[in-house]
Amino acid sequence: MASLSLRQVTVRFPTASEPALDEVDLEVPHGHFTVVCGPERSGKSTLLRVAGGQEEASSGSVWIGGEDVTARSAQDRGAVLVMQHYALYPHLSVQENMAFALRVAGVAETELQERVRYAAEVLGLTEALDLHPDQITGPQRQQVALARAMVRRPTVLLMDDPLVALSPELVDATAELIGTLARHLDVTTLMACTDPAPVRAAADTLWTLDHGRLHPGTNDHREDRP
Ligand SMILES: Nc1ncnc2c1ncn2[C@@H]1O[C@H](COP(=O)(O)OP(=O)(O)OP(=O)(O)O)[C@@H](O)[C@H]1O
Repeated sequence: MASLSLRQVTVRFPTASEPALDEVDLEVPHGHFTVVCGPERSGKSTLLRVAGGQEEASSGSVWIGGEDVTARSAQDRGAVLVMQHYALYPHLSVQENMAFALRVAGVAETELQERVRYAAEVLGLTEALDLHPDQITGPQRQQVALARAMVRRPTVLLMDDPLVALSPELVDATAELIGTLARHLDVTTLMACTDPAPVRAAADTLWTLDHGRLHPGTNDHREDRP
């Protein structure tokens, strides 16, 4: 069981007058889809980066699966961060982009192909597998970035506004898909976004972040879940 907890996390950047995160307490239960929404510069990326180990907290702690991972490197946390400005390898096909991290990790070829095929199927990328990033649309590239994280089967998936580049008709469907994946693949998922509207129905729990302070949102379906 890999819940994610942030306890009293504060991040101060030396050049800033106020903390980017201010005593944040956040609990994402195992397999739940939690969304943190907030305006620009409210601290969303910093929150995800601290959870993933890309940024160090000034104080407080990060827990994954009941273990204190504050001192662990990003690689040793079992969390995968999908950044807002992700980059695909332009010289590799969609399929190879998705498989890249698995090859590096030495995952067996049949297992690798199976994971890529499954992720492509659920994300509607099957037809694009042999194409290169410059041959697919912006929204498709965003889906590939999500698929690339999914195939790694992280215990915790952190996503920085993956809906921002999508067309309006894809936004709701993708938010719903992320929620479904979290529950079906048992991936504890924390996502940041600026607009709460498209995620309200899909998220288990919604929080708002304002000047580095976390406030409860209006979604809490946890009682409905087994
Ligand atoms: N490396 C850094 N050094 C100094 N200040 C930083 C650094 N990273 C973030 N900040 C500051 O911390 C605050 C929160 O930034 P953060 O990027 O976490 O917000 P955000 O909500 O993700 O914004 P956006 O929606 O624009 O990406 C901002 O005031 C930002 O300028």
